[in-house]
Amino acid sequence: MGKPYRPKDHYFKKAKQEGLRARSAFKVDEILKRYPFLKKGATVLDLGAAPGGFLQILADAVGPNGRVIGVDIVAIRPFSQPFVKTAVLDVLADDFDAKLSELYDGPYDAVISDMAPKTSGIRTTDEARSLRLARKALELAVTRGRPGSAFVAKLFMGGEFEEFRDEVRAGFEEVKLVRPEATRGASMEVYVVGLRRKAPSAPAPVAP
Ligand SMILES: C[S@@+](CC[C@H](N)C(=O)[O-])C[C@H]1O[C@@H](n2cnc3c(N)ncnc32)[C@H](O)[C@@H]1O
Repeated sequence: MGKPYRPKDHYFKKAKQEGLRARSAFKVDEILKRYPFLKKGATVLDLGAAPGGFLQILADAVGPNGRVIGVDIVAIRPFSQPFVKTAVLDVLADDFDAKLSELYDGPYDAVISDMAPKTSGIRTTDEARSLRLARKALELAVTRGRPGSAFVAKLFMGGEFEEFRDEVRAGFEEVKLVRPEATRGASMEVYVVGLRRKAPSAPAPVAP
């Protein structure tokens, strides 16, 4: 049986004690401990970053010579570190790519998404919305990630989950699934981790 949902659970209290903005900070912390793909000085994009729990961990991981860009449809309380930049943006908006480029044009060493749709309670609808957000994150990881970069996206299991994993496999050398300890018991969410983005293939030679 899954762990019961308790809003003021262990991780909630631990986050408060440690001055973290959200319990979800422990999820990215665990992912980075298992797959330490972020080095000091790296540049990382955090999608769905409010209130900023992931951003706190990512800022520590890359340090002051790095760069962390966080976006969300909800405003994020500003960070004191100048290398953490945030903006209110909807990743599904038509002008998102242009707005992101204004903020920082890349390339990134990692693209991370903890985005979650507003749930409707209708499972298939929620899975489809979650997949749409994860696909947009993957598109950004492929177009703006350096060769060798990493990708992390949260996704609700079910629906086209397998197809999505194959799409990540097409762009990354290795693909892992992580269900962090801090994930609530009944939650269907899982993080798909893509390691070492493949270099874009060279165009096929033109026949003489
Ligand atoms: C689970 S919360 C993220 C928590 C965050 N990682 C943290 O550690 O503080 C999911 C976030 O996804 C954001 N989100 C949902 N749809 C979005 C969209 N279209 N564009 C940007 N952010 C979105 C929500 O506003 C919400 O803040």
